Amino acid sequence: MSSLEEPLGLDKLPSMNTIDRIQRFSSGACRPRGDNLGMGNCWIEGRICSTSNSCDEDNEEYTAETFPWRRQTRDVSRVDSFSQKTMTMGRNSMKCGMAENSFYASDYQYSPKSNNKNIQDMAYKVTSIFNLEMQFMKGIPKFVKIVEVGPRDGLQNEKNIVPTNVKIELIHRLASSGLSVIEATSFVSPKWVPQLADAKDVMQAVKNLGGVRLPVLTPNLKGFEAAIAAGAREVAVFASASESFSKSNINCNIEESLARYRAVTLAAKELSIPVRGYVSCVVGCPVEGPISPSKVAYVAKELYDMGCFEISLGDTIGVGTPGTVVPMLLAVMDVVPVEKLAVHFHDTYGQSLPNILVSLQMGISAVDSSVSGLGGCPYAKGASGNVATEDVVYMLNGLGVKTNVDLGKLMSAGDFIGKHLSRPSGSKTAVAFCRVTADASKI
Ligand SMILES: CC(C)(COP(=O)([O-])OP(=O)([O-])OC[C@H]1O[C@@H](n2cnc3c(N)ncnc32)[C@H](O)[C@@H]1OP(=O)([O-])[O-])[C@@H](O)C(=O)NCCC(=O)NCCSC(=O)C[C@@](C)(O)CC(=O)[O-]
Repeated sequence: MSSLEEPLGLDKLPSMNTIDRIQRFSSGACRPRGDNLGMGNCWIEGRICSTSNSCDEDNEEYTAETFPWRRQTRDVSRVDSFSQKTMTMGRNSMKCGMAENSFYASDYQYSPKSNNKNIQDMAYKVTSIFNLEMQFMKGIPKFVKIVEVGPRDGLQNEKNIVPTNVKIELIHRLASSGLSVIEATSFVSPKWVPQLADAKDVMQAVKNLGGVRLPVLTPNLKGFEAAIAAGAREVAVFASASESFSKSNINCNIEESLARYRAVTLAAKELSIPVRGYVSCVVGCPVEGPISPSKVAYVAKELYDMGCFEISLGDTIGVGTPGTVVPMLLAVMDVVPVEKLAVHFHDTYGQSLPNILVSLQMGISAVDSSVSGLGGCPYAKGASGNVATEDVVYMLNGLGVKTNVDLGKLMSAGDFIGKHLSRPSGSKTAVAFCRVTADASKI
């Protein structure tokens, strides 16, 4: 057992509120069911379990023996253990509904020493907490597909040309972390995006990577044909909900772009190539300011109607908050089925995770993100990188949502590209894990 895994002294324990929050949002998925946790364990446990996505209900390899210190630190009162059981049930118990809750309530009632009034109050409180948790988790999917956009959206804005072999290695490392969709590059004009001028070489090198889909951006038929010739088997078209951004990004207005994309989707259909559709500036535009949800819904529906299998809604400049994202999503969900939607947030104001959370609560189960939070659009000045994939995976692990991504391997891919760019990670999770390791070495 490393020093990191040893039990904390009670004097070092964080406050109950802190524990409560950490329990509920950091490693709920990793906790073996039915185990009565002592305070302090969860904090340690979160660091151990959440590096892997194997902590799911179908893979209960974490037995009491795996965490022997639990037995030593468990010193909570019956009441605490009662409420903790309920608090830590997470998604697993959602399926059991109130039955599981009432099991605990009746379990408690049968204790001969209990006072009935207290029991009733306690049962009422627990039921209320349980109902709140039910409401909170309602709509959150069991599995989220992560679309890794680091090699494309992440790198396209880099001033210094990243060597082709580094891009290829990055894609390999991302794939080995379990990511099933990795946007590999763009077949756009090299005059517009010089960083991705090696699209053909990158695609040819990774096209046979097993078990992973590798979509590429194609702004027109020319790009589509080049992508197919290089071995792409999935493409993405990218329209905007803002006229000004459409003009600066792809040099045409929204209607012209939709006409181009109809030609691309038609050609793709003939070859049975799936096409993903992006709508950018879904909340705000660097030139026009706020964008109305109805404009976003219009472009999303056009892309959907022309045959895009999924529509990714991009907050290109990262100005959205749940307050603006929710009305936008409601407008789009009116015209495109929610299971066909994905969200794509840039983290300029640090709002990506709350935005993703509300999107999940609204039923969306596909999230775009970029390893290490790389990214930014060359035509959206001031916009920062995409939400970091590591942070998304960490949050989803905490919610008990499966992604099939191994956080440790993902962070090592982030480390790899960070070293090449001589830049610290933009992922708070990756930075925190590094710090924990550094602190641990001083213990
Ligand atoms: C769309 C164009 C090509 C129009 O660019 P244009 O200059 O209007 O096009 P053109 O048809 O007049 O052609 C000009 C030159 O480009 C060539 N060309 C034309 N098409 C291609 C092609 N596909 N591949 C390679 N070359 C191409 C064409 O052959 C010609 O070459 P020349 O004769 O001068 O030597 C250009 O504006 C462009 O490439 N734009 C892409 C810009 C870009 O990639 N932006 C970043 C995308 S990120 C984004 O949109 C947001 C997103 C998706 O990430 C979501 C979010 O964050 O919210």
